[in-house]
Amino acid sequence: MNITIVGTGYVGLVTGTTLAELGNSVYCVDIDEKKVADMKNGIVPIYEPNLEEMFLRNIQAERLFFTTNLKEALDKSEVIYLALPTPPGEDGSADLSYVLKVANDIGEMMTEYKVIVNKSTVPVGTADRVSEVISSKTQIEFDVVSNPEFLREGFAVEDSMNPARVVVGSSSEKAKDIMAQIYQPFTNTGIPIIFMDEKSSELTKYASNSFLAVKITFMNEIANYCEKVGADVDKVRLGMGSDDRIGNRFLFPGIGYGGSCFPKDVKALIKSGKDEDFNFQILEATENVNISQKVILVSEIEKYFGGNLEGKTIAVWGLAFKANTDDIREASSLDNIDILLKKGAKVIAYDIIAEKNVKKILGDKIRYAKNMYEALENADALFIATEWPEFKNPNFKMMAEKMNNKAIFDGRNMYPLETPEQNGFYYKSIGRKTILN
Ligand SMILES: NC(=O)C1=CN([C@@H]2O[C@H](COP(=O)(O)OP(=O)(O)OC[C@H]3O[C@@H](n4cnc5c(N)ncnc54)[C@H](O)[C@@H]3O)[C@@H](O)[C@H]2O)C=CC1
Ligand SMILES: O=C(O)[C@H]1O[C@H](OP(=O)(O)OP(=O)(O)OC[C@H]2O[C@@H](n3ccc(=O)[nH]c3=O)[C@H](O)[C@@H]2O)[C@H](O)[C@@H](O)[C@@H]1O
Repeated sequence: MNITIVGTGYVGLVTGTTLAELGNSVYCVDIDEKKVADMKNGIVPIYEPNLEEMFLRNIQAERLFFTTNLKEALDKSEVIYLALPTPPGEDGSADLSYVLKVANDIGEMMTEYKVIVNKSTVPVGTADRVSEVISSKTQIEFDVVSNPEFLREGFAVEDSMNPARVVVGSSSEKAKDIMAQIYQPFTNTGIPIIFMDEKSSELTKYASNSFLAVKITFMNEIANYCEKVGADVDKVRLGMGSDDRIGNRFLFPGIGYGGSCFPKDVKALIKSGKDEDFNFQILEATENVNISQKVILVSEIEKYFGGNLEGKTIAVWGLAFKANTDDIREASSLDNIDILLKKGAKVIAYDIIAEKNVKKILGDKIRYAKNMYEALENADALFIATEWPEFKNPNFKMMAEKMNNKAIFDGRNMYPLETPEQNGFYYKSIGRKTILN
């Protein structure tokens, strides 16, 4: 099938590449000229494991194309996916301006039947709004389908090629048949395609992300309580997670959830509720707990230094909002660095993948190390913000030699307590005993 993808960010580019890998001809459209020029030259504009190989293979096979010209792509395709940003507006609601603008353009440009598939995360009722915008511009028949995306950054290719499920919201038999045809390679391997109405599909996305955000936040509160009563959250997590009604995923406590989606989607669902005179009490609590959880360790660092961070050098390992991505949107590292700098500390950070994006925001307000050990030179404390695999089994002896003072504040519970203890480190993690060396 010939398919257009509008927006080539984490979702659009991965979806486009996956659909090309499944044999479709895919035309990716973006307004960012540099990005499109790069992609035409075989450069993947984002860091996403395993994407480059598939991307290059499909360009080579002439199934994956890039353009800034929506009309050109539209004319070649029966199905148009929207993978556009829906950032939070001032009041927390999802900003639909990108989606509605492209809907308007499609209405003006289309010359024959199209299926418009919305992959962006959008509030309930957006399929209707997109339909209204298009109908105001054309008499030609079309259908709008809700097809939310559930991929995780860092595993986007894996999740896209092998999703847990595909949700399709549509009231049109014709559009449903077309969607069933696109996803037939999945049906064949037993991946369920769940058809429903547009509104339920739109809400499924927000409900899923919010549920996961609640699950993480619940564990963060359990972790904080563990510290009060002398329990160990890692043990509690294992004890809970082995009950398959609970499941062992997304139970990892830490320095709060970040990223481009959980924070924005929780906010947007709260706001959508308010618009209907409905209070999502559990989500409001989740959001508040998460805001304080993100910076829970920085006050510990301050306490450790007797309330004065002036002139202290803090090494930060990891800047991305989680491992295996270059994405720093709503990353906890940034909240913590901001406070550290305000309190007069000096920061030297190491994250080879996300550094480029952080430099765009923080520039030379902090220093950047070339490797994890360089960051530790003369540091008064190490703060671990992202669980990159290379931090999992470091050389503690070398760390001790480099650091001015042996203290680790671990926002990701990277080490069994015995390791820093045996190596003579002060070690503060989340929901576990503090090692007081
Ligand atoms: N990032 C993720 O892991 C996931 C994101 N989502 C949702 O998918 C949507 C897209 O998210 P991302 O891919 O992260 O966004 P992104 O910000 O990485 O990419 C969006 C792309 O759209 C382009 N764009 C903006 N206006 C355009 C226009 N008029 N025409 C063509 N291109 C245009 C931008 O230049 C950019 O390349 C959002 O609604 C998000 O909530 C859903 C699941 C996962
Ligand atoms: O809508 C989206 O954009 C996506 O949002 C999340 O994916 P993502 O944000 O890429 O990353 P996650 O792996 O879900 O992690 C989100 C945040 O939660 C944190 N987290 C995750 C799991 C956990 O156990 N504990 C925890 O603190 C991570 O460190 C990270 O800051 C969802 O997992 C995807 O299904 C969804 O498609």
